[in-house]
Amino acid sequence: MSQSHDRLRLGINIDHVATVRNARGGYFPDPLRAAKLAERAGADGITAHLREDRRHIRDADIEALVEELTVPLNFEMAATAEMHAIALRHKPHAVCLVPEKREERTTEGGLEVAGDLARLTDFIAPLAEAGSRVSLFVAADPVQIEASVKTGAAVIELHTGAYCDAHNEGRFDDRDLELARICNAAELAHGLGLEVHAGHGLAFDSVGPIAAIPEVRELNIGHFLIGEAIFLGLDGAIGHMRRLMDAAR
Ligand SMILES: CC(=O)[C@@H](O)[C@H](O)COP(=O)(O)O
Ligand SMILES: NCC(=O)COP(=O)(O)O
Repeated sequence: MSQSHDRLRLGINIDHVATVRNARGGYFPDPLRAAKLAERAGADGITAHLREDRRHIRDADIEALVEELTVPLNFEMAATAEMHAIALRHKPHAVCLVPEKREERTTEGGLEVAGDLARLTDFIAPLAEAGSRVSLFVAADPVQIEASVKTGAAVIELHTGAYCDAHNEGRFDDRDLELARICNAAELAHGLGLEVHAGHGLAFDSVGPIAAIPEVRELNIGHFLIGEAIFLGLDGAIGHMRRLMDAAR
């Protein structure tokens, strides 16, 4: 991701371009084309999640992105031996470890770091040594954040799904509680020396309070923007999100 220190970075997740492509089992829309357009629209990075079941992003997509991108690639993956080998082969700018369950529709929670500390520490070391910036996708839970520091990961990405769901469902007291949890988690993580990112479910009408959190350095946003691209075009959707993020700082 570009390294300007006060600008909140925007990573564009292109998973769901691949969802549309795979719906017919063909070749378009091409995730790489979307990634290149996102670069031109001002994305500071591209995020892609190679799931174990390859329901959207596929191995060839990752290879093309590694080859062709001019902005950093944030490679999301489960902490498995298969993905470890793929990450070491490609050496992406960043690797984000996320929990996965085949039966889930989308990422349902944060990575269980505290209960898997020794394994994750051993898993992370070779990735960091290979030059990838390792991030852990965690809930806004102090136990998981304090454990994340011990693994050697440089970054945590706070799961904003519960905040977004509460907002979308009109449960505004719950939303405000989730937002407070995220703010406290960002402050704790920053104080512990971790770089703080956030993402999952963010949309035009929910991004503002998250973008306003001073410790947050990067947002990763995908599903909503890919949907909005149907109406605004991908550049239009990214441009509007960028303006909302800048207005919040
Ligand atoms: C970790 C996260 O919140 C997303 O980046 C992840 O990619 C969600 O999985 P799907 O893209 O399969 O919904
Ligand atoms: N890690 C969050 C991400 O990359 C995008 O999540 P979403 O906006 O697709 O829900």
